[in-house]
Amino acid sequence: MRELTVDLGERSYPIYIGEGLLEEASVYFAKHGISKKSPLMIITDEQVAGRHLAALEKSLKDGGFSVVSEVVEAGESSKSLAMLGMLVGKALEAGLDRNSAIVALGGGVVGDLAGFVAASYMRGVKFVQVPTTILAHDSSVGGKVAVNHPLAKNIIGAFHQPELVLYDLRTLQTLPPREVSAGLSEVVKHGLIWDADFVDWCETNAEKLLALDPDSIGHALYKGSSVKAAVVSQDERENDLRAILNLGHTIGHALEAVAGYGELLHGEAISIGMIGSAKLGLRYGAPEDVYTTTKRVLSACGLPVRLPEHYDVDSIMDAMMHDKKFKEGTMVFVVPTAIGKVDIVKDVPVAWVREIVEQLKQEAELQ
Ligand SMILES: NC(=O)c1ccc[n+]([C@@H]2O[C@H](COP(=O)([O-])OP(=O)(O)OC[C@H]3O[C@@H](n4cnc5c(N)ncnc54)[C@H](O)[C@@H]3O)[C@@H](O)[C@H]2O)c1
Ligand SMILES: O=C(O)C(=O)C[C@@H](O)[C@H](O)[C@H](O)COP(=O)(O)O
Ligand SMILES: [Zn+2]
Repeated sequence: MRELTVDLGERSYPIYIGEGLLEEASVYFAKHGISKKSPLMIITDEQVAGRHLAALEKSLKDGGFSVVSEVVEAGESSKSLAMLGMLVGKALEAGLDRNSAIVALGGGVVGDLAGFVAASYMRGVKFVQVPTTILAHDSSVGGKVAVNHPLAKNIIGAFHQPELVLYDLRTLQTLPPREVSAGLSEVVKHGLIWDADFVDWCETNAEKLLALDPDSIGHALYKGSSVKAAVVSQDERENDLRAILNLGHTIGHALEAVAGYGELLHGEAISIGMIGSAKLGLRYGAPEDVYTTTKRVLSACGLPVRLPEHYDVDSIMDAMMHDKKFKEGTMVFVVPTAIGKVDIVKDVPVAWVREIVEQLKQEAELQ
């Protein structure tokens, strides 16, 4: 078992990464102050429920917790205000009180949604993250919780940190291959912003990662979570450093919004976005390998590195103007300066961004 800490003073919390942790959940919940006197609500999705909900419910009920579970539709469309309202209704009906906890069992969609329920129900109750996707090594850490608006991704949300993150690696064995690749996108991102050796390791071990080799996946998630925990511990509310976690997201979020959420998975959109950021890096004078290495490692992980032909450049540019990174009339981009290093550039010329989005699309047309 591996353990990390997100260091936020009195609100610090642990990330437990290991095999078979669902079966021991009640021990960890009790250790971290989750009440047995008030009901807790597990929020999960229909894909995860059939595979992993029973194990979590059994452990908690056997350990004396009072548990209700709510199952939402799988996929990005569940990150909506309508779903938030529905879940608040269910929490009230089930008698959740201010000492209750909300538990997210699933990937980033469930984590972001359940976290926002926890942040807003009765102005905030305790929250536990039980991630079940590779991507969720990112989403379960750091307390960004949100739902989407048709015009912009994650635009209605809060910062609400969990009490603990309980990451049972066995749950990952049931992931479909496309979700494995999508999750590796954020793993690679953590290397690209922080640790060149880890990027190299990801490329060398890509096949093992895609095959869900337990040791390789355990190492990758530990390294990725360590970067995330280190960044969040230094800048919880994204006043400066934390913005580096947004590498690839300026373009990526726009692609997700334009596609109506769901056509491209988050990790896939971010992969294309990171290629765009690498191209931007070249414009700012980064060495050529920033682009070639980024493209090689993402391709090795089975991720898209071009923009599908049917995407409309004007719509993507419009969507970028609604992003949280569009501030005071300028575009903010995380720009690589070397592999493992990035800068935050606050006034990127819109014309450059447009040219890069056009190039990403032309490359697909030339395929
Ligand atoms: N809050 C953050 O810091 C943060 C960070 C990164 C991403 N995100 C958000 O996370 C979301 C993407 O997360 P995701 O990629 O985990 O998506 P997801 O939650 O939609 O999960 C992906 C798919 O895999 C299924 N699934 C989940 N676990 C499974 C398992 N163990 N076995 C079989 N199927 C399983 C789900 O039902 C879903 O269909 C996006 O909304 C993104 O914006 C948030
Ligand atoms: O935790 C962060 O900070 C991140 O930027 C992580 C991202 O991978 C994640 O997609 C996050 O939800 C994006 O946040 P947003 O503030 O740009 O919506
Ligand atoms: Zn992301």
